[in-house]
Amino acid sequence: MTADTAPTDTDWVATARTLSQALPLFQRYAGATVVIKLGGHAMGSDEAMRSFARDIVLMSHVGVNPVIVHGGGPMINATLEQQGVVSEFVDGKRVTDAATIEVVEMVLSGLVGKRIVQAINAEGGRAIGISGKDANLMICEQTDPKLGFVGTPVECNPQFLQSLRDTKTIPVIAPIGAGRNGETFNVNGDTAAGAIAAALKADRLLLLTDVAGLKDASGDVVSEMTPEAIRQMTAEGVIKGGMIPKTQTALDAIDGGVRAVVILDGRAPHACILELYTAQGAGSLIRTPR
Ligand SMILES: Nc1ncnc2c1ncn2[C@@H]1O[C@H](COP(=O)(O)OP(=O)(O)O)[C@@H](O)[C@H]1O
Ligand SMILES: CC(=O)N[C@@H](CCC(=O)OP(=O)(O)O)C(=O)O
Repeated sequence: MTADTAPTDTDWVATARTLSQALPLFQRYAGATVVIKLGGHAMGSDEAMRSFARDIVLMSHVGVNPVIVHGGGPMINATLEQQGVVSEFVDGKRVTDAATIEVVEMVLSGLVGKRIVQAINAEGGRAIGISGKDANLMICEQTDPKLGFVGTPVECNPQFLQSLRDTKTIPVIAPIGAGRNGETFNVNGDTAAGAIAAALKADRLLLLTDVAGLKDASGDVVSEMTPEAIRQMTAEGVIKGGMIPKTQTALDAIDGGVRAVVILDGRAPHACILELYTAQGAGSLIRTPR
């Protein structure tokens, strides 16, 4: 480093301050299991994917156990549209007939999952793409006959994820479930992430979406809230649309033993790292008051 480029005292002070804030947070999450749901809308550009991949690799290097569950709704839509099919959604779930489930599995387990795996591996990580079918990770029952092959997870077997953890291999999980009679089920990505996080009793579930967090009636992002506040905001109609299944997932995950859930903007650079390793976090944290 030349004298011209040497940091000034002020830079050092700022760096030291940032590090001193981050160090206890690095310690807090050492050994923690963090389930990250990457939604289709949060994947966007190659740059956003690279930033996400770097965060995941950094987390795994500092002792976090990241488990990724992904969506890919927009990518499924694009492939179905190429075939002249337009999906119908009921309460945020895609009505999935026998032809559609084949496309859903192909797009999620193939295109989307492998894109994430490749992005993480390109940044120096070691990721592996699987779905809820692998090692019976997520067994499902039909949610409602009107929705066709849409599944609700009824049994999760995450034990084999431990052997991936032992070899520092990062699982990238497509939300496809196996039925007990050989069916393939399409599971909402948030629902799948919540079920897997609860089965792992994860320390954090990060739901990456396309808004900065949960907004109150004035449109301001609320940085921390309780399950009770969520129920009230839903009853008042402040939480609506696609945010309803997301917050329901958060409440179910907390009931199932996840310590806290964060809803945050996955398109923002380094959203996961900012959430875990800065004092202010990066989205809306939901947890039961202690
Ligand atoms: N109170 C709220 N706070 C934030 N976003 C909300 C709220 N109520 C509804 N939304 C909507 O929920 C959307 C996120 O849900 P969705 O589009 O299904 O996400 P994803 O595709 O990432 O799963 C936001 O883009 C926003 O339009
Ligand atoms: C049952 C159901 O609706 N499954 C979703 C699965 C993908 C998903 O959840 O993708 P995002 O997270 O990008 O929305 C679907 O078919 O679109």
